[in-house]
Amino acid sequence: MTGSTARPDFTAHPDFTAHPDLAVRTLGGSVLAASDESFAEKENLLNPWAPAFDAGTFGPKGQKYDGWETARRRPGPDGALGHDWALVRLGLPGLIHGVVIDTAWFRGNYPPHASVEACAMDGYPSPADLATAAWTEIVPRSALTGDTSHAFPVQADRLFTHVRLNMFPDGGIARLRVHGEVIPDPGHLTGLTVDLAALENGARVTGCSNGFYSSPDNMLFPGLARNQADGWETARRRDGANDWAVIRLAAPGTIALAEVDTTHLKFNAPAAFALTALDGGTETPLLPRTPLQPDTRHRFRLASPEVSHVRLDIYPDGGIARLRLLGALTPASEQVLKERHRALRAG
Ligand SMILES: NC(=O)NC(NC(N)=O)C(=O)[O-]
Repeated sequence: MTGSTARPDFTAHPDFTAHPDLAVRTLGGSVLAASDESFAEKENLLNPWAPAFDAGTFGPKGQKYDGWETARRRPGPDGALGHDWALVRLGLPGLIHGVVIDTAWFRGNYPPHASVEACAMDGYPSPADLATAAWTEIVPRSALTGDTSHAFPVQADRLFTHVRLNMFPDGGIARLRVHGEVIPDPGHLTGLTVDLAALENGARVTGCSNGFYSSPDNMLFPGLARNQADGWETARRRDGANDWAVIRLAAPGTIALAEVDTTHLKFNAPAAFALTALDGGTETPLLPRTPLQPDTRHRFRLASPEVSHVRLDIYPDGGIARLRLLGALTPASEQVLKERHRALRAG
């Protein structure tokens, strides 16, 4: 690596939105059910893109919105209005550090109040199963305004798998973001060859030289990148140095195979890359500077020592769609993950 050696730890950032959105569709989040979705579909709540709006686009049900929008409630026989709710399965279970409720573009039809509850249930519960769960209020009933992104920090030292968004009494919400730390189920990792760099296994990018076009965490997302924006892309470097990102692995382990994927990066793939293990002040080369082809999934066998952090250097700049580091957790890591999961699951 050349150039700046500063490595700010993104994961220690006080702004909770620096943590991944555990509910986003591209990490597997799903809106399982909602009280109503007459005007606009509940699934829009978890769209990964910024809410869009095209004024004067009317479908058979009214103005089109890129969000979840319910019908206008009318008092029932008892005079009560009731409220609307949407039930969300997080794509990845985790510790929730904050929630964003974004009423983008909903100006005359936003809900005046909303709240969020969360619960943890093992296995694959149905909406009926979840009705019997022990729900904890993580965002109390709070006032909302129209066309605004509302950030609510959350303090809860417990793992959650599902959230329920309530709006009072009705209206439209463009997006729900649930930011936090992934707490993987150790039963899905121990004794197996796993991707130690996968976000879904608890890995994170803790620092990078440049994230101008897209976040380096994107390299750790599941599946193949859908397009160039779905990976990590830096700005064009003009200083002769090179770009880099540091990945904190799911837990310390040994790496047996690295996949460096430049899919969709056709005119902006790096010319080469290198992988280095970082352990405190010690740097151990894992793969030397190696040429890369554009738009290609490259795989390299390697034999690594026990590793907790890996630096990916790219020369000189460009984009990486995905980085996979397949290997095994150490016995000590397996124990740490099991104990952390047990403690956070118990609440
Ligand atoms: N012009 C509107 O947006 N009206 C309504 N909503 C939609 N989607 O048409 C409403 O009543 O909230």
